[in-house]
Amino acid sequence: MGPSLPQEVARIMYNEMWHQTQEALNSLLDKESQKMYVKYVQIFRNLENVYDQIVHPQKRILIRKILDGVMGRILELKNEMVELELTEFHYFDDILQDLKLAPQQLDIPIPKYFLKEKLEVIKGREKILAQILADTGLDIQEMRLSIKTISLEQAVKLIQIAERARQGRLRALFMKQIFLQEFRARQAKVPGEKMADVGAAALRIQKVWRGFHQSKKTERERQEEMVFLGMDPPPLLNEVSATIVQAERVTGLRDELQIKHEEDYKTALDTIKSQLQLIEGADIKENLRDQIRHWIIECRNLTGAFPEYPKAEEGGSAIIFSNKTPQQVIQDIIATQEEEEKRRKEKKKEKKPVKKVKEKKVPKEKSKEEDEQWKMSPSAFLQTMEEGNNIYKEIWKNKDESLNFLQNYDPEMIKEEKRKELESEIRVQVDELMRQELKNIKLAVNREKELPVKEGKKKGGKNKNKGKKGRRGKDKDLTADRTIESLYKELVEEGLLVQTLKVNLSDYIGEYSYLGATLRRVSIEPMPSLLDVRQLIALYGVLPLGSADVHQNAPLVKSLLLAGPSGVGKKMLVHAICSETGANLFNLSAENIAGKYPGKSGLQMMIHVVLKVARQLQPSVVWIGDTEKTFYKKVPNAERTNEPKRLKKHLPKILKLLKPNDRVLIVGTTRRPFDAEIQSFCRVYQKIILVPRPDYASRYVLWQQIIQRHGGVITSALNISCLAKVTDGFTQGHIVRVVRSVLTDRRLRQQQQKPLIAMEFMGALSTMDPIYQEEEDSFKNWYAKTPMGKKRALALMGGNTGTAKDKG
Ligand SMILES: Nc1ncnc2c1ncn2[C@@H]1O[C@H](COP(=O)(O)OP(=O)(O)OP(=O)(O)O)[C@@H](O)[C@H]1O
Repeated sequence: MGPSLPQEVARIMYNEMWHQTQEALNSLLDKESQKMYVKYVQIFRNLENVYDQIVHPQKRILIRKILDGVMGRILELKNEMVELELTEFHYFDDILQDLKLAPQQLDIPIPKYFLKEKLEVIKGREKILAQILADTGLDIQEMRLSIKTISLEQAVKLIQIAERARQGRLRALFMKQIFLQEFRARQAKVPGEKMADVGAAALRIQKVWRGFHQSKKTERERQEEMVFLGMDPPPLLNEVSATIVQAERVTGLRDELQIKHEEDYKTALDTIKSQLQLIEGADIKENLRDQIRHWIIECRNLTGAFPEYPKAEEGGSAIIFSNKTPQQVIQDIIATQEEEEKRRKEKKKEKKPVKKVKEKKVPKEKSKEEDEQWKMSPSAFLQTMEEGNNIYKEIWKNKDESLNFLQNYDPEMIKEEKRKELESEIRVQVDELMRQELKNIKLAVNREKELPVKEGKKKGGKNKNKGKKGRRGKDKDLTADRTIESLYKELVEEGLLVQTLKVNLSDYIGEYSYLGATLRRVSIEPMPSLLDVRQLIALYGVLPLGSADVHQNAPLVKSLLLAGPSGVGKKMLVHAICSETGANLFNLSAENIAGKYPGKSGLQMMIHVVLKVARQLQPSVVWIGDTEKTFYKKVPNAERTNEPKRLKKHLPKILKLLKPNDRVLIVGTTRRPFDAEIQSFCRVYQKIILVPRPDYASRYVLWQQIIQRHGGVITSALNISCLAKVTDGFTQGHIVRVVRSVLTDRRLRQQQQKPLIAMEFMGALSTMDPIYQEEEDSFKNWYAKTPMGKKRALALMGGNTGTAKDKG
């Protein structure tokens, strides 16, 4: 099975791409500059691509490590920028110009491994979910909502109407034919005029034909000219080119190859180890024994006494051979033990003063001079990336791979790794033996007796630790006796765990803002575009939920609030986070939990079960729709029975319970944030993202793509620009509804003869209410009252965003 040419090209290409990306990363690590974020994103995009396509299993392990590092670093940088500029949105148009990049090149990609690696788990879970829903009949209820049921009589009537209409049409056709037959017969009876001049007839036919022909030709030429001028899209714009199809095929093949190589690698790990054990095991054992014996004798020669054998907990004989004399080793051990004890004692004392020092520092940093020396917080990822980069430089950069055409694993590397592993395993065995041997020698030579007292002491120490662990586990497990499957089922049956819609983040259509930084320079706060919002969702939601490493070490975002008018895609974004990361979706909206798990203990149980399932089957998203209801300033009478504020007190506790290794994100969505009590609201939601209504550019692409997604064909007859212009104030939800109502099956079939025009959509639009400027302003005003909004306003008044961080 020889590899094909495209495969070979792909192999070279991705290897080349990796090398280039690593070089870029290398130069970045050397010098962190202002454009760092942009450059990291570039590197992230390339590395993600490389990781997805490289098939060499060992390279992939390294790339994965670096990829996670880069992702985490990007989140750290974003966090720094947010703290520095006091806004969630950052615009890079000027940097893009400098670096000659297109805005698309700044899109945060979503690593495909998030889903690829969990495909089977996700599919299995989906199946179980569907099964439970089917068993409980919940999905049927949903179906019923979408399909209107009618009574038998109505159905019979409908069929009768349709049948009579069909018969009527048939009869009409029949009558027409009879009429035409009679008409022709009557005509044939009147000769004379009919026998006209053949020449004149030919002329007439020619005239009509030529006219028709020319008009067609002119129309064609006109279209060509429009395409030439760039006013119309070329006819094959939406066609997928053969090259792309080929590239996709190769990608698919590489995916398969990747899996195969991965499996080969895993089996090789075992086989190579057992081979090594067979071939080299005995040698290693002998060598170790010789070494240790040598050491024992040497020690005796030097000090006159036999050494103490290092204990297994201290690393056994491994610590002897780190280029130190045995006495040094023993002294070191004693010294480190003492140090540790000291540290433990000091830690408790230190904790409080540290906070004070920090607090004192803040006011000092206010001055501008110091502000210029602002430095980034230490990074948890730089080290990972540097380590990865060093391994790359040591092993891969100059590796000759001309013989590894198929990019299989490198057995030598596995051997090296496994040899070390084997050695440490054998060392444990040898240690046991040698400990005994030393004892025997000592007995024989010195007639000394072992003192068992020390061991006794150690054991006492261990017990203390155990006691501590017991005390730490404070959380009571209310459902210790139940399996996670049964809890899962219960949540699905209660409607708290819901099915996610299959939407990708890339389905969230919109345009970039091209003038953000330019506007900010002249002190105008630009409205964020839809894609800026999408970017934030990728950064705060998808990346941390997708990668455990990133979640654990990057600035932690436990809760996210999406605030915006109705129909701007808040729910869609929540579902997109879930589908991109394979997360479970819990619905804790006030309406959804009303009447469920009643009472205080019930509520506690609900929270416990939700959190338990969410953590164990992580990643998970806990969605609270219309979340302002949980924080109502005043509960409206109509909603009193629902107890919308049930969760309010518990949310901060839930947030506290979530630790960095719990990949659980709380997402609230709200249409009316102003109804909520702002303080407790903002305390719960760490990040607040205002989702704007679409601007002209976004509306343009929205119309275009939503029409196409619903099967519509865009022709020059359809004036999209006009649609985008007149729909100022309407949201994506409106556009989707209008397009759905216009593009019926019947209308779609008619498109060939009757292309779509803008006017058709106007009728449906006229029945909808747009978002008025006042509503948008109220969102902005509300945002200005949130902690971040306030800080930014303060900073802007000071005229310098740089000082803002210190003021806050
Ligand atoms: N950027 C977008 N691209 C494509 N479709 C979108 C976009 N934004 C929203 N939609 C679509 O618009 C419709 C309404 O979106 P969604 O229900 O998510 O809005 P919402 O903000 O949650 O509304 P509400 O506040 O009224 O519940 C959905 O069908 C969604 O798929």
